[in-house]
Amino acid sequence: MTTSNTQQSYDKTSELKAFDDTKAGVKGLIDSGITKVPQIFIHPEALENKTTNPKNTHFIFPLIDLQNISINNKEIVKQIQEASETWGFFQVINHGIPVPVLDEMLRGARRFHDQDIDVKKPYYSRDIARKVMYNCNFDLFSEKSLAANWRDSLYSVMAPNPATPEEIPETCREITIEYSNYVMNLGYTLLELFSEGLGLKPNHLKEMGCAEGLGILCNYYPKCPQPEIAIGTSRHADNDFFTVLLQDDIGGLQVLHKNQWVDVPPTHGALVVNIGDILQLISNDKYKSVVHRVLANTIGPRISIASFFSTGPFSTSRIYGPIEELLSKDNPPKRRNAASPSVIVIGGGFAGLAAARTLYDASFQVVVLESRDRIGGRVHTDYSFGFPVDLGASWLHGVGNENPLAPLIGKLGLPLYRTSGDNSVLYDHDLESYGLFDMEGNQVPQDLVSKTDLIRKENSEDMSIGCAISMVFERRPDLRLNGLGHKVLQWYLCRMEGWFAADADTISLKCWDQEELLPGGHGLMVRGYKPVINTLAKGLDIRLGHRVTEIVRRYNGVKVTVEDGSTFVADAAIIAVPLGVLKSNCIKFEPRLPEWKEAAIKELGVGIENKIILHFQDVFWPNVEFLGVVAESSYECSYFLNLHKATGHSVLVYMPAGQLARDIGELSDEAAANFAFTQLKRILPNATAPIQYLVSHWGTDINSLGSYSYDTVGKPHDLYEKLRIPVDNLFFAGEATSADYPGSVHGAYSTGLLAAEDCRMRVLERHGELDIFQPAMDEETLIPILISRM
Ligand SMILES: Cc1cc2nc3c(=O)[nH]c(=O)nc-3n(C[C@H](O)[C@H](O)[C@H](O)COP(=O)(O)OP(=O)(O)OC[C@H]3O[C@@H](n4cnc5c(N)ncnc54)[C@H](O)[C@@H]3O)c2cc1C
Ligand SMILES: O=C(O)CCC(=O)C(=O)O
Ligand SMILES: [Fe+2]
Repeated sequence: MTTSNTQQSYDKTSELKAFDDTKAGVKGLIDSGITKVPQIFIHPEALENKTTNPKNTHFIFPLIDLQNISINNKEIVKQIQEASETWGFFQVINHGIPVPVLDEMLRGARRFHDQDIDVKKPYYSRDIARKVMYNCNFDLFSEKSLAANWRDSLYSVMAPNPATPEEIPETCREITIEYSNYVMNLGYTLLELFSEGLGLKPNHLKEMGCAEGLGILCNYYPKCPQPEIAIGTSRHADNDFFTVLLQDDIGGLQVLHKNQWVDVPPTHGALVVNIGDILQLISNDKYKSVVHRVLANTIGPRISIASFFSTGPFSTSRIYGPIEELLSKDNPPKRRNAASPSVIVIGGGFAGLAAARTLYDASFQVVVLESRDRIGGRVHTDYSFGFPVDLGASWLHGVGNENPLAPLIGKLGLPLYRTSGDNSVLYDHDLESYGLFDMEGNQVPQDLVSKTDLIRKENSEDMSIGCAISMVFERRPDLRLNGLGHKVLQWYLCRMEGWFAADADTISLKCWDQEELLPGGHGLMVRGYKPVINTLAKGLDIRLGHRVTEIVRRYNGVKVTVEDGSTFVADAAIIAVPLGVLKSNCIKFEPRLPEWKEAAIKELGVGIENKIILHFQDVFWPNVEFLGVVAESSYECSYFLNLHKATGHSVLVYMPAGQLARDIGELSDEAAANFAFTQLKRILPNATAPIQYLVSHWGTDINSLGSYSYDTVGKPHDLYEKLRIPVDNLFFAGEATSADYPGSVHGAYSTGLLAAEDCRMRVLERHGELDIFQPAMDEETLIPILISRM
């Protein structure tokens, strides 16, 4: 996984940036007439050279003639094998690419770089998702690079998804396409020879995909006023299968052979071939990927064309191991794999952290990008009162071992308080039981609610639950209640609105009671959800303040861009941001998500519920779980959760939902707290004012843009599943992707586990490496959850 973040000192960074902003590269410096190499190019490796640059060595760089390859096959295979094992480098002649094509390729590259800066500027980029880009030092801002290299480059992806002809600069378009076709054919030939050299069938390496990706890099090394302090290309080995290099007659390329830098002699018409890291790895270190460099020179420009054969644009993160057939007791694997698979998790809420934890435990490289300066998302425990209170989720819905969170909560020994509908003013949290009473014991007529079921059966068209109740009244005016009965019904609707975070006239009749509830009732997390979140997050690489703005998916990798422009690359990404965020389109997908996915994002509802948490000096209210306020309409009804009963702290939590929550959201925190207090005074006129308050803003906070998802009228319930289904190497998690338990913490958590497993299977299956990466997870021991009653 790579990031383009930089930690360099301010001066160097700003100097680099100023240089980069010119987009004119090293050539721009030379054109401006500089006579000294700027500081950013003064390279420690060049300074070392003074003493360690033996020009004349007795080594003879291998030159292999590919003429009559079918007749001389054995001899050629032998030469290639020897060179690959000892030098990792060799030159080939009679390779099948006509010399005029080579010459024109060199001229084409030069034509591009020689152009006016204004023509080249549009190509200047480091966006690895681009198929064609020109820049000076692809790693200019990398912490690892000691100094900048004295060269400019133009890079074009030619396979597997090549740049379109229009994308390739006109000055070198035709020849780049022609040359790359020739090089690809030569690549196939070389792979046969490499395979045979390893004792494999001729098509073995090709079938492994070693020529799947081809990138062509046109290097331009301007003349350098002080070549003794700068370097053309600093020492490196190529991170690919192999490279075919075409160089002009200036020279400067050196290979580290037997600890000495040996010149690769420019030979007109010849091509240099070198083994890359991945071929070394899969050949179990038989072939060598050798370090090489290019010196800066007083003459120039020097042109070279490097053709990299790789797995495609994301070669570094793909996993390869030594070829089975090469292994034996005497030749065990030297290394297991190039790099463990990598994943970027976007969103550090329950879903994202569950996914990250699972993949981390399965030996993936994981980075979590979280936009806020805290983790947890819609789980947010605040400690400013001196004790924990949850501004987001606070219940565990389903207190029992069937709850996927049970092992974790049990292991942490966290106490829960089960809200169960004691003699509260208004009672049961569970909408499935209608045991809702007012102070006088009046009950919501069961009859009325069951009638809406009849309406549902009779009507194939969906409607809102609010509408269905009106229809019941039209048919059975006798059920229409007045006075307190009516108000209790409104309160019942108000509670339902809280459950769905939406108004009764937008909740789907078809779906409102279809949700599967886990057994065990509803337990309040007495010490808040934070300890659970912290446990999930332990040891993970979480980048706070990283708001993702773009997700690019390609054939075998993803690139994720964050607001400040830094980018992250991995095999796959898990998108665990809230539905509200996806709806707002503030994350750009490239290519766009498929239509069915976009439609699901659009159609599934996201509602609002907020909390206004009031901390009082003393407890002056009855010792019940909920204090309900009944009124003429559900909008005016409300309820307070009495945290004193569960936690012993003198706190009431007011929870408006739907339109009411939206309207309150317009108020200042102080006005919102006053509003809640006014509601309280309706039932407890002698209430004393709170000493502290907290107000949540889930609907307007750009990190959530809603509280949780719900079924809107007329929309199929399978939208949750559609939201979950992966798109290529993008996996989706979060409460809104849970068909079984939407809108809940345990729902979010399970989707995280599911996405992680899908991702693991896909990434590993793709590379046929399932046996290598087995998760290192130990069986969770089931520890029962502690239930307390205060
Ligand atoms: C007021 C309220 C009360 C609730 N009560 C309960 C309850 O009692 N019990 C229950 O089970 N559930 C409850 N829920 C629902 C529960 O909180 C959620 O279902 C669950 O927390 C969602 O987890 P998630 O991981 O899907 O999303 P989130 O927790 O929202 O995580 C998504 C993360 O993505 C981050 N993010 C957003 N945009 C970006 C971006 N561009 N780049 C990077 N990161 C980004 C966010 O900051 C966030 O951290 C409640 C929710 C609310 C709002
Ligand atoms: O320019 C050269 O001769 C070599 C360039 C090189 O090694 C590379 O780009 O990887
Ligand atoms: Fe190289």
